[in-house]
Amino acid sequence: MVSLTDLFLASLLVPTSLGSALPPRIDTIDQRGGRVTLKQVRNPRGHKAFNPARATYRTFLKYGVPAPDYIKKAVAHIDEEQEEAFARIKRDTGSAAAIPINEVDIAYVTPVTIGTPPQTLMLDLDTGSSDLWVFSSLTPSNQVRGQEIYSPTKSSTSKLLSGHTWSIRYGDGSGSRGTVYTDNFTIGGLEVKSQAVQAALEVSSSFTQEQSLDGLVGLGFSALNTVRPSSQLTFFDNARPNLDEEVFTADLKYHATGSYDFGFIDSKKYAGNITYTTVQQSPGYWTHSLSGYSVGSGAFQASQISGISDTGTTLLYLPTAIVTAYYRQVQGAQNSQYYGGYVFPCSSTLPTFTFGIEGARFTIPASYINYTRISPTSTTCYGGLQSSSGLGINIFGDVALKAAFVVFSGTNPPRIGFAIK
Ligand SMILES: CSc1ccc(CNCCO)cc1
Repeated sequence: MVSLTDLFLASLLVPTSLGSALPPRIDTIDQRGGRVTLKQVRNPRGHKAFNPARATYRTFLKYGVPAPDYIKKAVAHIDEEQEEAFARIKRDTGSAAAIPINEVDIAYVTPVTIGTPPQTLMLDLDTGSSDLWVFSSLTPSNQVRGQEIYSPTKSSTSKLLSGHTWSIRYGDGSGSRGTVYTDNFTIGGLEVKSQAVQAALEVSSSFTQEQSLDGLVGLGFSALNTVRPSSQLTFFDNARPNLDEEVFTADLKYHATGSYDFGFIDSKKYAGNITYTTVQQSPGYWTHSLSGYSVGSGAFQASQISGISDTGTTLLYLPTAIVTAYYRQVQGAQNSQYYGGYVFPCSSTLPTFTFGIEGARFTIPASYINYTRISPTSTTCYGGLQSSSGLGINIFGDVALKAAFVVFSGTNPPRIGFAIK
């Protein structure tokens, strides 16, 4: 005798056009009143949830045999386990704009939200450091000039990380220091709850002068974080366990808005293949080697050049020998003590600069290296390629990175990938 329940269940089990429609999941089967509770299971990324016990159940019904109780319970058991499994499948991703803050791409900022209700700030995503710090309600007003600030007291989800402080000094001499909160933090729809947000109590003048930059999101390795007594994790390290893929990508553009993606690699943003090379994550930068370089149409000079890919540094800094070889091709170029680097007549024709990643080649257009006039009325221009001799490290900054689509891969071991775009 087929009970009402069975008939009702059968009507639910008849295979629908499965296409995108997810099979209904029977949440509970109540023998008493034949009552069933239905719940649509949202399987991440459209996984088909095949439940073998449900197939067996269907067979009983098909031949008019009342399904034994254990089969009905098995349907629910398997649904339950599938839902738990799908819940564990990573499925977070995020995507946000990288907007140049001035007409020469001195830095790029990305909208982020902090707290409840969300406070929107424009932060510089910086793979060359690992502190997430913001202008805040605690920053002295004479050091704030137009920046948006984070006010932890206006957020119902902010928590003071009591007794913790931070202080950072960057390669260009700028710096900031302050105290630490945790709060909800999102970039491009990707949320990290209780992200360490370092609120500035003091910022250096160069930050005060950058009115469009409200702080930084360090995307270097967490080992570089300056919070003490216990260092904090970066946004990427916090988000990684939930990301579809443990990657973030940078698509910086010349005099235009690009993007940062988290958790996926957008094949529409590059052409050909991504060439990966290994990353040394100690002491905490995205440290890797170039396989060599060429100037203009000159022959490629194979040589391992170790340095850091740093989205938070504007220019490209390479060994003096390479830089002098480049500017030797530029009419009127000189290494000026007065201007603090290689300058040339703005009317000079510049060659391209090509760098290698393993066997791949990436060419930086001359326009990227004709970086900026010394002053609006000057006929002297400052180069986007400069010597790294004073820095003690080669820095593949935005002038190089914006010539490629770059994948920062948090796999073990970490690696970095470059593709033409
Ligand atoms: C004053 S604008 C500014 C932006 C970013 C930084 C940090 N980047 C250097 C190492 O990644 C410093 C200053």
